[in-house]
Amino acid sequence: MTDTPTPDRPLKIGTRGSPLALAQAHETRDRLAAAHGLPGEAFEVVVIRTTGDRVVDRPLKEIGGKGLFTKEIEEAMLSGAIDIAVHSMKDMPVAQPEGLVLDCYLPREDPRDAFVSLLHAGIKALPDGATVGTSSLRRKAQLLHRRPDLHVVEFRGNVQTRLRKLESGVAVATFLAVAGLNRLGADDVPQAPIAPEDMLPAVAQGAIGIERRASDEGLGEMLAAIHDRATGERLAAERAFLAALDGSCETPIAGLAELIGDGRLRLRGEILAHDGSRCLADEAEAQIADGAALGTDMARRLLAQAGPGFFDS
Ligand SMILES: NCc1[nH]cc(CCC(=O)O)c1CC(=O)O
Repeated sequence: MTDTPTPDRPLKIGTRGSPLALAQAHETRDRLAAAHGLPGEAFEVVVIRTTGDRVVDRPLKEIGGKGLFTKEIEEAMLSGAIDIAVHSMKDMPVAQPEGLVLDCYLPREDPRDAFVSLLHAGIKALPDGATVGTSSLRRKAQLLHRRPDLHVVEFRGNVQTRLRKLESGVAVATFLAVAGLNRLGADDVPQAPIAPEDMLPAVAQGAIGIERRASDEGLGEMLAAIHDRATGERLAAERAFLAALDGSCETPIAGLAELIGDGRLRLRGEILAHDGSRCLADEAEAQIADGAALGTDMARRLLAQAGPGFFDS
């Protein structure tokens, strides 16, 4: 589709169906409509069910592999059933399938994790041996690194499901991205944002990306109008770091880049053993244009330090 979308021939925006995914799709629609002076009806939000949505009773790492939340959406784009797709960049593999490009990012939300508990104020306040719920290998390893006494149980499902699990006492605390809570307007959820120094977030946490077919140049121009350059610069460094680590969802990796003025960027990166017994961290700065190289170099340094078998324990 290269023509201007109209209510009769709307631009089809593909998304997962969770409340958070829908909020992100609606934000994308609203930004596109505003940037191009189009009515909201010139866009149609199309919900697509992914493997990750369908299988909710098993840990993500068991269902296996990359793109659990994206494969069906990308297929719909390649077949022409939808025109663009809105993704949480944190869930996106580092490379896109042939024929698709992902180079448009909305302004990034707060990248931090939040400590969420009905009973306790933060990680330090958790009683000895307490049970915490998370399905994130990164959060689990980071938590156990600081508090080896804690127990971690698998916690899948959307925000509402996880809060119900806290209420029923399956765990006394969990973690959620501040960005997701903000986008859902969930200010009633008891949450304490965690400083990146204490829990470095996932690569690309808080960022939304919009994917399209490479052949749709008109669409590329349309999306360029809502692209946030600073977010793109930060993610270039973070995703290069992830790519060089061969990061799949099966390895505990954290990374956060920040623009620090004077055309420079600072990247913090971290890799952990699954059981939290080891944590290797690094921090470095470069010109923004060299962000990707900064990420790649940092990954190589950390891997050399880690040695073989690091991720096995
Ligand atoms: N893996 C699920 C996922 N993907 C993106 C977000 C949050 C929003 C974001 O990071 O943009 C979440 C939930 C969470 O970690 O709390």
